[in-house]
Amino acid sequence: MSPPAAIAVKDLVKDYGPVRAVDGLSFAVAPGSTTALLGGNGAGKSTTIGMIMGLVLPSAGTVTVLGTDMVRRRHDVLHRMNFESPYVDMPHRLTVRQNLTVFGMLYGVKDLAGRIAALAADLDLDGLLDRPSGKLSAGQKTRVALAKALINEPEVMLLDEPTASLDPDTADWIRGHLERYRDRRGAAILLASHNMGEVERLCDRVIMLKQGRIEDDAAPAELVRRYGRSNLEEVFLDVARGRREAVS
Ligand SMILES: Nc1ncnc2c1ncn2[C@@H]1O[C@H](COP(=O)(O)OP(=O)(O)OP(=O)(O)O)[C@@H](O)[C@H]1O
Repeated sequence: MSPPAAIAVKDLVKDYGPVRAVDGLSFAVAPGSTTALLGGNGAGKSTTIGMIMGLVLPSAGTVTVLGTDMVRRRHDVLHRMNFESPYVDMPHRLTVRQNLTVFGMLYGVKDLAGRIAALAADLDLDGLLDRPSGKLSAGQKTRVALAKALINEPEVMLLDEPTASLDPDTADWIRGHLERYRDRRGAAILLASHNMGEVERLCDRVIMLKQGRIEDDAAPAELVRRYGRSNLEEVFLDVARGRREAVS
């Protein structure tokens, strides 16, 4: 029997009053794969990720993570997941080490000091561990946020713009790190991004969202071929502007 999908979303709908933010989404993400949710502002990416994390209640449809229903039984599986978003800040006065310790304790991480030391070595945080989290540069904060997202060695990672605010060299290094982590752990990664380079490099599949619906769903190279374009950015513009005359 094949293992259950890491993430499975079926007929998912979210209404905010009269606004239908997510309109009947169905997709599954396999363990060991990286999928991008791509779409313009307001396409429904954050709402979808919120429902997958069990933070936003669906109006209809189902979400399961590692075989567990996220509406009814999310506490059974939250410790096997994690997320990163540049929009979620850590307490500023706590040092990086203190923040990572708090999150590690929340997740019940064993040998937490050893885990923080390993992450610091991997993500080049040694010089930052005893500095207040609020005093870091945007790029340093992104690296710390990634350490937080990896603290419990999650099997499912939800990432919002994982390389936002990073210079190209550091962004490339973080992408490599995420790829190695995914392959070693067999983790499933779902990311929302506006950075097409990031998506092309990191993702084996792209789900293009528009007004809460799936416009297209394929590997980055396949989408580029399908739309007769030279890169994903041009495909994105085609989808956002409603040009759908795909090549085949
Ligand atoms: N809490 C809320 N209350 C009311 N409407 C909301 C709420 N959250 C999102 N929306 C609406 O739902 C739609 C989808 O928003 P969502 O934030 O999911 O899109 P997004 O693709 O993540 O956009 P962005 O790229 O701008 O972050 C938008 O029309 C938005 O205004």
